[in-house]
Amino acid sequence: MGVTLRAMGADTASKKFAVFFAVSALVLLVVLTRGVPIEPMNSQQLKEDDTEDAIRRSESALEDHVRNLEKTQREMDKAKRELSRLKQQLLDLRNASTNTFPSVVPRNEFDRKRILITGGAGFVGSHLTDALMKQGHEVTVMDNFFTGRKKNVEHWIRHPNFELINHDVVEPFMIEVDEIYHLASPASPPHYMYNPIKTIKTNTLGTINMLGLAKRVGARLLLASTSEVYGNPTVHPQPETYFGNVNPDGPRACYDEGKRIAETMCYAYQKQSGVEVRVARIFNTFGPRMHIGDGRVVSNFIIQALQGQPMTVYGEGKQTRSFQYVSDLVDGLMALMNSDFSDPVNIGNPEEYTMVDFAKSIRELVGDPKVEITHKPATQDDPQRRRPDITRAKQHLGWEPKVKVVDGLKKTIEYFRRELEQPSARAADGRGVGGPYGHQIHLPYVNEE
Ligand SMILES: O=c1ccn([C@@H]2O[C@H](COP(=O)(O)OP(=O)(O)O[C@H]3OC[C@@H](O)[C@H](O)[C@H]3O)[C@@H](O)[C@H]2O)c(=O)[nH]1
Repeated sequence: MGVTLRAMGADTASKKFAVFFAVSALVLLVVLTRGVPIEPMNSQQLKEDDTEDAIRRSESALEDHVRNLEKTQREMDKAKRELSRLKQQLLDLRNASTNTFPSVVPRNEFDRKRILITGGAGFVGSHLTDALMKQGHEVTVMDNFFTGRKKNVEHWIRHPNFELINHDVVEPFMIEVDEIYHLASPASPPHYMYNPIKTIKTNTLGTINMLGLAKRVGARLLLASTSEVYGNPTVHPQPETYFGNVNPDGPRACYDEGKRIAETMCYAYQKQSGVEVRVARIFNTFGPRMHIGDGRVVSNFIIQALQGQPMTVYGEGKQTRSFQYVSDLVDGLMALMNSDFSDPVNIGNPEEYTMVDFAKSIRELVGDPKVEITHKPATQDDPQRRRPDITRAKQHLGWEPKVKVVDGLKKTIEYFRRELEQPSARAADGRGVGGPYGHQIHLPYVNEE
């Protein structure tokens, strides 16, 4: 065999044949082991053309698909708009057919007043809104919903005499009205101390804005001032002639001094610009629609007792307060607005309690004698006693409170019982709820210093 190859090796053609044979064998081997088809160039080109065609067809199909999707999307948007229009129509029809509004005294337009209530969605403001609406007046509620809630006035929404405006009184506002009840301000100590600068702005800039408006449109303005202008009083009970004992640098000053300067502004506008003003010095008030995270003593004690938690008395609990039910306050505010008396007037109920006795009374009304009364640190500058002298209100307004504290407490306890049954209150139980300023307020808010 070797001899034969050597003999052939001399022959070049034979060598070429041998190389060709070896390469072919190798290619055949690769094809067999890998399964890769070997195609001629022209067939590959054909396949590429096919692929490009297929891609073009797919692209055009995709574009059609996108166009169809866009069309469907437009149709869906249209259907959604139609659905929400129909929903609104249904709601309007339901309201109109069931006539869910509380009944309102009919008045002709000469007899009907246009009234603005700042802070009208708050605890006191919403009760005042109810009373004025029921009397048949046109009421505009302005609120920034820091401590107020839409829920408090929602039963008037869409009533032709009612309007709700989301506006912060710190910003100027223009409206044609006959009367302004200027209530806007946080009133609970933990709320007004949480953002003291905002409290000061609300009571100063807010009051200037409202007095400016009153001057421009010739409206009468009633300022919701406070018993806190008397500070920690050295005179007891407090008549309106008492100048007060306020620490201008303490934690309560943003509110106390804010209201004091607001009163000063009212009388400056009256003297210099002839604005008709009324100033109500409101003493501690309670009732339904107080916020569950309000932090004042009435809501704290009631919520604690209802939940079987210790009732938190700040300090020794010998400090006193005199409490009025909200309906009495509303009557007093309207009587003052409609009077011709422009000096400050105390609006409060002289029924006075020490905080320890008050806790005991609430515990008894709630009916759970096992609830413990516990003591927390006293708060700085906490007024040690407070009781209104209401001689002026009796004489000039013919007003005095009608609701006994115990009767008011019973109604308020029932209100909080219902509030605590709401899922939002249950969810927040023990872990705090989002406060009116967006901060965490514990349920109830308790001084932990
Ligand atoms: O859980 C509590 C809450 C409060 N307190 C005490 O209860 C008393 C009343 O406190 P509140 O927070 O209810 O209200 P204050 O009287 O301090 O301020 C109020 O005054 C009149 C209004 O203008 C305002 O609503 C508010 O500023 C205080 O002595 C306070 O220390 C408790 O003992 N326990």
